[in-house]
Amino acid sequence: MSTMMLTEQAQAPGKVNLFFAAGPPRPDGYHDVASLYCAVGTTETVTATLTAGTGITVGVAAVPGSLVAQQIALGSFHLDAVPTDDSNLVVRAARAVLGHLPALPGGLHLQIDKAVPVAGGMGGGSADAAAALVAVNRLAARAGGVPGLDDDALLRLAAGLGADVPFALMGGAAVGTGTGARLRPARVGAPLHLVLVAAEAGLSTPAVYAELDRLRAPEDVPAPELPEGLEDALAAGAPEELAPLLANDLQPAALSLASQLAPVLAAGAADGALASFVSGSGPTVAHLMADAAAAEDLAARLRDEGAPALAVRAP
Ligand SMILES: C[C@@](CO)(OP(=O)(O)O)[C@H](O)COP(=O)(O)OP(=O)(O)OC[C@H]1O[C@@H](n2ccc(N)nc2=O)[C@H](O)[C@@H]1O
Ligand SMILES: Nc1ncnc2c1ncn2[C@@H]1O[C@H](COP(=O)(O)OP(=O)(O)O)[C@@H](O)[C@H]1O
Repeated sequence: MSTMMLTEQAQAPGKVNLFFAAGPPRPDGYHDVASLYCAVGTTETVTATLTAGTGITVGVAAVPGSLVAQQIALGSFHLDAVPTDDSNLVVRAARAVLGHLPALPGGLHLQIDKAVPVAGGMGGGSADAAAALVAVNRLAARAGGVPGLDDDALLRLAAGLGADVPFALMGGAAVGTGTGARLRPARVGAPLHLVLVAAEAGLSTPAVYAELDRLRAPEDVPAPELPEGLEDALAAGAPEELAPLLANDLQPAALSLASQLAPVLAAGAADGALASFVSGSGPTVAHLMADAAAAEDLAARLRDEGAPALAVRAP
């Protein structure tokens, strides 16, 4: 009997944090946060395929035209930087799902189509983990002839993989509290138009949090909360009302570690950016634009100047 090719594919979005406040360091090394997550129109795809072998293998390719593909073309990034061993979040996600379902009748290959810059503050690894949870759940359910895990069970597994993984599973826009994994959906009146600018080198998330702690005395740090009017501005679909309320506690820390981001942030103003901010722990910079045409214009100008840049809708 020929073995039927069993394969399942899932997508999950990268994100920006339209607002991000972090409290003082907790005893467990994490920080309580108040985050307004927004998915962006640049998505990771994970394809899970049953193989004749044993164990889990990982492959990575760049999505044509994506920020990752632009970084590779400019020579500032190589796909070798993505681990393909057990430290890849897709492997951890697959093992988490498979622990709850009948054993696969073979090995598993996980192919990642990467669009989101690595170590960019856009939650690319988290998106891969979320997509792998979904794809492997469907594959193992089909192979085992069982229903598979429900959405709540996948969300619980997601929270065990990283603070940003539950949001990557959910998408859209959401307020994240606790470590960022406790989510409440946020209303979006109209999609935002962003220009994303990737950096030459990534920033490590724990290093940026550590720099934040170094820059602030713990007793001066207020409990993290969203500013008044922020969610209303997003729900109203009014980017000009949203712009003055955007803020990111991690931005000064990212700038302290990567001072070359200052001119990248400043570059949007000349082309009418309503606001420019570092996404999460950086170093990706996002410019909030009034409309799609303004976003396409700025992205084209930045690409002409040699920067990896992409106009996207969010969410
Ligand atoms: C900063 C943010 C903003 O959304 O995203 P990125 O910029 O990395 O995309 C997140 O807080 C990152 O989330 P994620 O990357 O999933 O974090 P995890 O893997 O859970 O944790 C990595 C490390 O980040 C630090 N960490 C993370 C979350 C949090 N609330 N407090 C922390 O201090 C800890 O040092 C932790 O060991
Ligand atoms: N699937 C994955 N894609 C990218 N990085 C991964 C993945 N799995 C594990 N990693 C590790 O996690 C680090 C940061 O992950 P990533 O999600 O790209 O950045 P960020 O946390 O800034 O959004 C990478 O430098 C890499 O070593």
